[in-house]
Amino acid sequence: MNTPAVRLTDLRRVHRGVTALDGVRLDFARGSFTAVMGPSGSGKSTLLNCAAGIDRPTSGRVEIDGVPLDGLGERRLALLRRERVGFVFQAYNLIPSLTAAQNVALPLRLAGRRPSRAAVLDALERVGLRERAGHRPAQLSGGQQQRVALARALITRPAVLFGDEPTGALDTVTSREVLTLLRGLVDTAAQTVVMVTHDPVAASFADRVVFLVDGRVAGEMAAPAADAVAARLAGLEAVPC
Ligand SMILES: Nc1ncnc2c1ncn2[C@@H]1O[C@H](COP(=O)(O)OP(=O)(O)OP(=O)(O)O)[C@@H](O)[C@H]1O
Repeated sequence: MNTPAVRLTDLRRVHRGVTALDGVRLDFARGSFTAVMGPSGSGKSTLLNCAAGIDRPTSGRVEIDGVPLDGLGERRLALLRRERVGFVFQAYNLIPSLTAAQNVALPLRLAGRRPSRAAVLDALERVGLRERAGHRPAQLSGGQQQRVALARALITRPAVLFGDEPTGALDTVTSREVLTLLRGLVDTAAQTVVMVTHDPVAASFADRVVFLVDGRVAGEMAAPAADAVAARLAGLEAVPC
């Protein structure tokens, strides 16, 4: 019962001679909201991609819901990624010709399932956009498009939702709306969320911040306040060249 949603053990990832992750051990508890921060190039995106099964680590282990990914072949890994992992990016990556409902239904269709209208509307309801089901992306604001992307990531009821700068393209007000929504998913639905961000205010919505430097965990902060996060980050970035 205490199995974390995601467990990373001694994770290393070398990209063509560049060590992006250098022995990361982290647990992401179920129903927790974690922000991952660090200077540019510290390995944040690599960590998220490895944890989500998008990228394979050079060594070490990723477990999602207790299932080790290293033992899975490509087909089973793709399946687990589709069913147990949600991912949102800075770019919403919605298909312009499809309605919000059709975009949300896509992951299940790709998995060979036929999603019920009720399941799609339920996912849109969870992001407050049920009444926009028939709208195409161009008819929606940036924040609404990101919420459709969230609904699409949540339709499979994933063990973990990863966000790589999910509010990076949004203005301050819209960004807070999306972060409040993520916080609500954690608090009311026990969704596990792991989000990379450069923004200390965004990080303050999380339960915990993990700081990366040079591919290693350089520290953590619980119940993070934006000012304290900004100060810690400034310290980490002030590395002599
Ligand atoms: N596909 C790749 N090929 C070669 N090097 C890579 C590749 N992906 C990442 N790297 C390198 O690995 C290191 C970590 O990159 P990563 O993108 O994970 O950092 P990041 O913290 O997300 O950076 P940013 O905040 O700038 O997005 C960097 O030195 C980067 O240049």
